[in-house]
Amino acid sequence: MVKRIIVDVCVIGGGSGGLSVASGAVQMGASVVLLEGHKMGGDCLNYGCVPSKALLHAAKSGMGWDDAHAHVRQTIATIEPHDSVERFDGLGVRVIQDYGRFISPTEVEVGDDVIEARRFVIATGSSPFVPPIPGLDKVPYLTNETLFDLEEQPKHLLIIGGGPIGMEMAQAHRRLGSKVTVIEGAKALGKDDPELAAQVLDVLRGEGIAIEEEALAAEVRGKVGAIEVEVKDGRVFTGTHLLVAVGRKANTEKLNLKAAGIEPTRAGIKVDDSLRTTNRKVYAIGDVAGGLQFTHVAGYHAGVIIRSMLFGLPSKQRTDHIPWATYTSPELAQIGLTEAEAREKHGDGLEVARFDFAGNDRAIATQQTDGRIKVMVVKGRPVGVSIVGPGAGEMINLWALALANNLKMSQIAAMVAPYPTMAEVSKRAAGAYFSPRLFDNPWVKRIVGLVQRVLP
Ligand SMILES: Cc1cc2nc3c(=O)[nH]c(=O)nc-3n(C[C@H](O)[C@H](O)[C@H](O)COP(=O)(O)OP(=O)(O)OC[C@H]3O[C@@H](n4cnc5c(N)ncnc54)[C@H](O)[C@@H]3O)c2cc1C
Ligand SMILES: NC(=O)c1ccc[n+]([C@@H]2O[C@H](COP(=O)([O-])OP(=O)(O)OC[C@H]3O[C@@H](n4cnc5c(N)ncnc54)[C@H](O)[C@@H]3O)[C@@H](O)[C@H]2O)c1
Repeated sequence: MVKRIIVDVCVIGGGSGGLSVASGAVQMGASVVLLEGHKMGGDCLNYGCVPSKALLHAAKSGMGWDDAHAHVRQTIATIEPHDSVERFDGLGVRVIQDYGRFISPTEVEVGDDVIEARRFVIATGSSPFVPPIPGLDKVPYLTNETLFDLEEQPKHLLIIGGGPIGMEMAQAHRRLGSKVTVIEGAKALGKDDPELAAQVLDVLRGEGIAIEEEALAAEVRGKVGAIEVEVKDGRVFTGTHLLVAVGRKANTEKLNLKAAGIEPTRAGIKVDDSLRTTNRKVYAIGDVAGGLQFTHVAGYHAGVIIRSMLFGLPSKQRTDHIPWATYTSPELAQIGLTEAEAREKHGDGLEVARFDFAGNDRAIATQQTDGRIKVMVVKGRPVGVSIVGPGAGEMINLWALALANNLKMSQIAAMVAPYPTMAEVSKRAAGAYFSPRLFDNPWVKRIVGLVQRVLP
């Protein structure tokens, strides 16, 4: 018999975005049902951020293959309870472990139940995009969903795609002892500042990773243990295993969006600035919303919609203050505009303040001088920051605060940073912005001269 469940909020998908909405909404007094068809915690915990960062750490620490994979499993197991059905039950969320599909603009079917909710949230995430490369369907290949369960160590891992997944996994596997070839159709780490990305790529090449750029995979052949990838210009790369990491595909196929009047796009689901879909009672957040695809973005989206969903207040997303980092060694971090984007948008109004880690005393003392920060400044305010070097992903946090709150460079310069810390480079970049204004300015010299003459 069909059971009808009537709630304030129905969240579809128990990953980074869905769990944040569900826990926030229930703790603020809404009745919440959460549907998760596969693993609680979604991609980030099970196949994404968590295993990839654990594997990178294990590889950097010199662990062997088996220990590294044990560390990955242990890391997931330690974090898992936080995302578990038990925890959410305890918070008062009704968790249903099955896939949901719309049957009307206001109803979702899950198993034998029908859920009627005042608001629905689609947080169904994304899956690895597998491109229609001839031959790919006939060879065994890995994606982020199978890579971390690989029992045997690849002798030679071929990776199609030089984005963050490709480059992080290239370094992890190289450091674990595999040969690695990255086959990238355009430029590796192409969403980042090319000057800073080049430093990462140099280091990775120095560690023995072959990074083939302008190499669009056109055909795949072979069998287990002997796989060939031929690229558009005829070059052929051979390895024992193949990882496909060429971007993501939104998880919408199970949702029956049409029944709810929800319009899809090529990248996912069509949303407005308040993350509402074409059905005003339904929001879409995280990877499925088709914008930047990061866990912290899914979490940010959750906050944006809770405001409008629970309090009826206007609430819009921004994208100009979203940071990201790639956790290779060295790390690469970005927020706001890159230099090229800022130049295109602001022309001569742009000033770029730089500082090299080589000028930082802690970096010298700890032999970590290969790094630099670039701050794109317009009218005294940062509009973008790029950092490469050890800890870049941590250092971008300060600039995330600055860009979120439209702070001025003078406020960064006014900060007193403990000496000697690597993160002083941010303050020094602000200093580099002001020093020509102070030290090369004849007016400053004239005023100081005058004041010195009259001071008692
Ligand atoms: C290898 C890798 C490394 C990454 N590293 C990072 C990183 O370091 N930092 C970072 O910020 N981001 C990283 N990401 C991206 C990050 O994992 C995603 O942006 C994030 O998980 C998106 O969260 P989400 O809630 O939108 O989707 P997900 O976390 O994928 O959750 C969606 C959930 O919905 C469920 N679902 C789907 N359809 C239905 C349905 N019809 N009914 C019920 N349930 C359904 C799925 O089973 C899934 O559990 C990485 C991704 C990968 C692949
Ligand atoms: N550190 C992090 O925050 C982190 C880490 C991993 C993944 N992620 C998230 O996951 C998303 C997906 O990552 P990704 O690396 O799969 O995707 P991506 O879109 O960032 O990079 C894919 C790369 O594959 C290349 N490519 C596409 N088709 C190709 C072909 N036929 N032959 C050769 N190269 C081809 C593209 O030019 C591109 O450089 C990222 O955009 C990011 O949002 C984040």
